[in-house]
Amino acid sequence: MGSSSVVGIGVSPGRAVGPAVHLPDPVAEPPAGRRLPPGADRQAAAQRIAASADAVRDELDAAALAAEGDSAALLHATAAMAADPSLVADAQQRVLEEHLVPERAVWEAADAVSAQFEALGGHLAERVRDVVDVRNRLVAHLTDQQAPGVPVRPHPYVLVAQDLAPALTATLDPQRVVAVVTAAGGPTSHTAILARARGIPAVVAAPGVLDVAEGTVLLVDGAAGTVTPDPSDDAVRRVRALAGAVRTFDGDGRTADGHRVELLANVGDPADAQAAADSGAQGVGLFRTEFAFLDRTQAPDVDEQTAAYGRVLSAFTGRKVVVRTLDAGADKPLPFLHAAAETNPALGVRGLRVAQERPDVLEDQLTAIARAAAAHPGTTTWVMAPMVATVDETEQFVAACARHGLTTAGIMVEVPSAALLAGPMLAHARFASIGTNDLTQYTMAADRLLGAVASLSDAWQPAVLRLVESTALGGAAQARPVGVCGEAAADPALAVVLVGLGVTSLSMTPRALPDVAAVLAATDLATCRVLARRAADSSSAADARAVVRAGLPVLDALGL
Ligand SMILES: C=C(OP(=O)(O)O)C(=O)O
Ligand SMILES: [Mg+2]
Repeated sequence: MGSSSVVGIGVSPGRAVGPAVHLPDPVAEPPAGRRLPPGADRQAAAQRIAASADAVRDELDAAALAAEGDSAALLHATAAMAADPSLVADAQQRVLEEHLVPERAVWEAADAVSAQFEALGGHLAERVRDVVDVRNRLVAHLTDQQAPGVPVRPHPYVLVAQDLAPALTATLDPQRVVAVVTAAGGPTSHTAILARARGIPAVVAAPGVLDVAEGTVLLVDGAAGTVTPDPSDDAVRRVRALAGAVRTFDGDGRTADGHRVELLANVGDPADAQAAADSGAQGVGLFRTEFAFLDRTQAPDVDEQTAAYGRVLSAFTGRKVVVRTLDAGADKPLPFLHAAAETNPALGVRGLRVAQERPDVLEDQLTAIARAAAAHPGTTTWVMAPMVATVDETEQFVAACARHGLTTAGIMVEVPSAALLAGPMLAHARFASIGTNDLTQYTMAADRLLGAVASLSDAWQPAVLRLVESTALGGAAQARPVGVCGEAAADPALAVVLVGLGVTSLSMTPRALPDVAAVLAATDLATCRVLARRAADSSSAADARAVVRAGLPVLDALGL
């Protein structure tokens, strides 16, 4: 038997088994001016550069053959760069003439190529990243280090890392990386959201995993947050058996006794709307409109916004789309909206608050949403505002929507004040949607992006559950629907709790729909309520999770 289990926070459900492969450390720059010892064979040293370039090219070409689509094309392009004779010749010259050690010569030659590409600008400037990648791979090869980046292996494996940049997570191939375990990271970090969107089971905030030896077989449970080294044959067989079963969602969310729960999709990029519609989602519970505004120096004009929103509405003809107005600020800064730097951006001018300073931005957006809605009368268009904190803000937003003919206007409940005042707010707003990512951040006073406070940033925290309950009670008192569109809705066990607390719809990454639907379909409403009570009455997030999981044997049966 190997070492004992490692416990972290499960952020992307599912179970997988594979050998541990550690993400290599980044390649360090070889010291400037490091030269070959006097009398060393410079020709042989220069020859090693050519041999390393061939090896790196072959390794990348082999990886490209095993990959698909965009990843394959990217790897082939990097392989071509590694074989570039001018880079090799320049580095060799630096060995022969300046007596540099091969790794330093490669570093300097690659920097010279990067500088040229940058100066030429445009398309070539974009290739600087490839040059840096090739440089690092060559230096790693020449100094007998592991190649940087996501390791290439002939078999699927569990990726273990201190932390993972979102850009790297976005490139992970679920066929090759069967699970991810990181020592740092928070449950609502973008890495966690991307892992969930890619369907890769993931556990974060598990520092003990760094001590696991390379190659140790790990069973990762991305819902329970556990990592078991050297699992029993029986446990491995069960995981493998479940991996073959593909679940789908039939578009009708309900509990075992027929209580309806709308199961909706979260959409960001309008280009993803059709896939979300094809997943069976009963509508879009959260359309994050920020996408149209990111990386811009100016807000897009009304026509451009109308077209972007229309694309999502047209994919959901016959269904509902909840469009969220711009949520700029804090973790989603937009330079043209935020002139002054803030000491605490998460507590600053973000979400609906921006409308106080820039009413024109909200006006344009409501104009575009109203036009898109009018052009797609077959879709039911609802609008909601992020970061609403007071009854006055609610009234003002609802009135602004009404002026544009948008009659179904709602609020996001992301600030504890809104959860506590949901009743009075829902006397004005037609619906509420709980953003558990921010509600958790503000309830627990824990930055959602900070790994160090990850155990606080957990929607299973009983305080968060009690605020969900308060919101649902406020909704019931006004006969208004209350949904959840934060990441909590995608956790099948937590989904049961949310329904038991009185939530009427759940919106999530489309990939999570089949699992959430299957667990709800196996659980009656009375059980949801009993488990919800136990969770909300627990004294810690870990206890809440454990007591609910213990009451849901279906999770085990489905491998969740
Ligand atoms: C859904 C939410 O909004 P976002 O993640 O975009 O802040 C949330 O806060 O839970
Ligand atoms: Mg939010």
